[in-house]
Amino acid sequence: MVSTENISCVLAFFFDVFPFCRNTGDDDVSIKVLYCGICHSDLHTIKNEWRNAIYPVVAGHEIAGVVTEVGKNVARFKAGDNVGVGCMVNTCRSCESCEEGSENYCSRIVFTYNSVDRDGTVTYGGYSELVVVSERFVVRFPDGLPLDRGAPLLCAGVTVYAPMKQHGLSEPGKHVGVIGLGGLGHVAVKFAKAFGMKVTVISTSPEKRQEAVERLGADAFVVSTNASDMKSVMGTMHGIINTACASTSMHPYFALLKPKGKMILVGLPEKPLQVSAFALVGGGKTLAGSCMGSITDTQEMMDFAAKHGVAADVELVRADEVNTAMERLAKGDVRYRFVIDIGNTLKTD
Ligand SMILES: NC(=O)C1=CN([C@@H]2O[C@H](COP(=O)(O)OP(=O)(O)OC[C@H]3O[C@@H](n4cnc5c(N)ncnc54)[C@H](OP(=O)(O)O)[C@@H]3O)[C@@H](O)[C@H]2O)C=CC1
Ligand SMILES: O=C/C=C/c1ccc(O)c(O)c1
Ligand SMILES: [Zn+2]
Ligand SMILES: [Zn+2]
Repeated sequence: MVSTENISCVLAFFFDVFPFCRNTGDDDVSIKVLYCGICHSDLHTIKNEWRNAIYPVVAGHEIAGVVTEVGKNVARFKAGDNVGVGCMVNTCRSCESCEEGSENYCSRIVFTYNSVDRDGTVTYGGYSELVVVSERFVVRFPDGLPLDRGAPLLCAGVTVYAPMKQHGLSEPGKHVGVIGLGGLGHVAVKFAKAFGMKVTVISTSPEKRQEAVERLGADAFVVSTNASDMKSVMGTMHGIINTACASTSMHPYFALLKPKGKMILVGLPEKPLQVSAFALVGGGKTLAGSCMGSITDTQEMMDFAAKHGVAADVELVRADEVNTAMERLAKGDVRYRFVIDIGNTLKTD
């Protein structure tokens, strides 16, 4: 349980006192933050569940805003453009992963917040009025994608879109399961339907059944603790995107995969998962992990979302409501992403 007292997250509104970002460098884009989504990773980090917090943490890596200034080498953006920033703001730019355009797997990746940049400074995220980011980690907001409902796509969206494309789980007619109907899970359902797939939600929350089917367009909904629900979809799925933020036994989930089916882990629970070798080996099944997406994946996903009308279902909150939002997120009480309305509520005069 998280309480307001023990959340060591700060909103960077005392900007004049503490320098949370650099001046605009030659390759940089300065961005006035308008909206920032609240990812469960923000909560894991500020509660130090991953044991890596560098306090004070300014979280936020689902950043949507408008360009205010660009450095002299910046060619792709100009003041006034609508842009987004996701989970990373720097990489080594020369390793094999960087060279092949998989910079999200660079071993020297610099995350948008709670990370040490190449110049030794700590990074601070989008719960802030302003961010300054190297041009190559900035994406364009396509026309028609609203900034508030588009912001969560910059982490949640690409984190599910990229592995679905990579693992052949974007082909019409295939059946994909989505474990966990939260921020990541609900956009996974939307992307899967946009790809023309059959989608089954696998949830711990029976009360989400109606909205999953009627509002989000899922073809089926099963409760993971209900044996007859689980039996009804056993052996039917080509793949599963596992977005659960807490640890469980994986055994019942593997049984839902067809032979040679793939379980893609994107959720990052604090505690280790329990996996039985027999559950994987017998059916020749694959257990894989996936981390965010590349910048190319992110721009492709944003453009796909605009074209197909995919956007997050959001609850907008004011900057001064962020602690309440965090407490509600910890309880699973959100449909389906909190987004902080930074532009209207975090003003300095
Ligand atoms: N790999 C990556 O690159 C990324 C990883 N993440 C990680 O993904 C996870 C999900 O993030 P996000 O979608 O923002 O989180 P949310 O809190 O919005 O959603 C997580 C969902 O997990 C389900 N869940 C909760 N407890 C359990 C449990 N004990 N067993 C099974 N399912 C459970 C719930 O869905 P339901 O009620 O339907 O069961 C819940 O809504 C987090 O761990 C986050 O850190 C996030 C972004 C990128
Ligand atoms: O919300 C996105 C978090 C991604 C992430 C992936 C891997 C890792 O080690 C992290 O600290 C964060
Ligand atoms: Zn995230
Ligand atoms: Zn690299």
